[in-house]
Amino acid sequence: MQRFRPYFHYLRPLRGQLILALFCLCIYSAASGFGLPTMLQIVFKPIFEAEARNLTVMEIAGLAMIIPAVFFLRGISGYFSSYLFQFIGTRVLEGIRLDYFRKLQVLPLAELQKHAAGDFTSRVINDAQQVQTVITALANDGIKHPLTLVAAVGFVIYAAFHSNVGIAVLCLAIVPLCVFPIRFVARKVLRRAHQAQAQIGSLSSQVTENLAAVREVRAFGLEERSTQRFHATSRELFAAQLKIVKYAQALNPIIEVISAGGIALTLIFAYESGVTLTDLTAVLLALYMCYDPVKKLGYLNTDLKRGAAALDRLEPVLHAPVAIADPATPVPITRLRGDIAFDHVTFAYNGGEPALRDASITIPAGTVCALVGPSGAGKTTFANLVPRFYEVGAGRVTVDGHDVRALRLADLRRNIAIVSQDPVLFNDTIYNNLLLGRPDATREEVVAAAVDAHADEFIRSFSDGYDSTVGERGALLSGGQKQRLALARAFLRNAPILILDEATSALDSQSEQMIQEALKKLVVGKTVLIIAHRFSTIRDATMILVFDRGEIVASGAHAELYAGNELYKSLYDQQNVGATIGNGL
Ligand SMILES: Nc1ncnc2c1ncn2[C@@H]1O[C@H](COP(=O)(O)OP(=O)(O)OP(=O)(O)O)[C@@H](O)[C@H]1O
Repeated sequence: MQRFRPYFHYLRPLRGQLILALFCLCIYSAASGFGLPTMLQIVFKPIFEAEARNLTVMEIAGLAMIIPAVFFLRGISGYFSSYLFQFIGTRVLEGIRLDYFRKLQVLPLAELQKHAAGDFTSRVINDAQQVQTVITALANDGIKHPLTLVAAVGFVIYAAFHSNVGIAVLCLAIVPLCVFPIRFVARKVLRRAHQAQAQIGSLSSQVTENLAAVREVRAFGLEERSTQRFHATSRELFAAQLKIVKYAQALNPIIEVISAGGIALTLIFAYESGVTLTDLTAVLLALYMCYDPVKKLGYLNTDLKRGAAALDRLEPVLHAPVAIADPATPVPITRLRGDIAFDHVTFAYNGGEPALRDASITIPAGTVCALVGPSGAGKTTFANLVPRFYEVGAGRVTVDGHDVRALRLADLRRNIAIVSQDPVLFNDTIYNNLLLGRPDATREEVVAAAVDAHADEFIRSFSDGYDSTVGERGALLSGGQKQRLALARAFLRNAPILILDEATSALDSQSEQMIQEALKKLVVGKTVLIIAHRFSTIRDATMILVFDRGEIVASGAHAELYAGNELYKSLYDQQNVGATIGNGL
């Protein structure tokens, strides 16, 4: 229960519904715990005992109508309280999911990369759903059953004063015995619930991963292997879920046997002390009304444990500190010039070996700077520190002399356009995908950007033109088309800093030529960081940084580096030979 307290604030805007639901619940509980046994006494006593002979048929009918009246009251109040609690629970779920998703948007990339995307999906869908189930159950059953129990105990005490105190003591003495199995089962369920939720996350990430890499799976013939892996995880999930069912379902018979024992003892005691059948029936019904809530509370307790397990999976994200956030008093900027400087910057992913070590370099505005070096040397890491995707461990990164940590993230990133190796397009129209570059752009500006990126022609060749949809991650487009759309987006953004991660995969020569022409136009007047893979790009750069094992080992223009740096010379020669072979020369 304590575990869920921090989430009660989601109930604050739902106060009106909550009060109404509680009101209905009180009526339901009173009608169940006290109303039903009282009804039996009021109706049965005059009919089956001595006075019956003095009653007319109409009077008996009037008495009999009390039964549907009580059930009606109980039914309608029960219906409205359940409906309202479901309403409240669903709203709470919406709130938790929204907060979770919002947090995903600001969580440091390093944090996001710790888990598979599918696992995050599973947490925001399944675990949040589990928490909703518990909060609804907690609000509904957590109040309804204790109230019913209090009303039923009230009736037993009331009956005791009218007939036999011993019966009341007997009835009530057995109820606490039920607590032991409830606690035992809850402990067992918590452990299994943790396992089950984690396995649901794993299943979800396997599906996401499989679909994202569908071509690789088919090309490498991994279908059977993936299916077997999925099957194995499903089996583990099956086992964990079955264990939960095994323990949770045992609760019902255990509590029934205990209550049956209570009923048997009550019967013996009633026989000994000469209690009438009507009184006994009412007490037995009240007794049932005591045990039933205890049983339901037992189930609620197992639900609470499942909910606690789900919270354990949601909270690492919900409570994760937002390490990369806006400063308290950001330096106001509009458009940057584009001077970039790294001042003794060291950075390591998740506390591991530094991926960038003591990097110091100044890149003046308007420089086209190629980043070269062997794979894993730190080029991407270097580029990612400029838009502050990661936080430097030591040193500082500045733009126009401002530490990037002193700027509002939105201001900084508005001044940077990024074109990645495999540009991501959303499953939307081409027009809307381009508009992401600058959401306030006019249609003319969008079209002009597409023309600059040599994309307009192929866009217009589609039957729906700019309103054609591109499929998930742009699946309906070719690699060259996706790249040109990404360039069009960068044209539209017209940011002073441009980060280009050059595609390694070769495109057909026509696409390649169009992209090169577009790029030539795009880089004019901008500070450009190109993670370069082609010798032509490297040669055209005004400045080249050579990376090796996380360090910038040399910088300068092509001719001086080629003459003076062994690593650069060998990298350049390799590229050159590769390109020459690639071109069939
Ligand atoms: N998200 C990450 N989490 C942990 N380590 C990472 C992450 N990204 C990169 N690394 C590690 O940091 C080092 C530098 O990687 P980086 O991607 O910057 O190299 P790169 O020079 O761009 O390589 P490539 O040319 O192959 O893309 C590598 O050792 C890599 O394994």
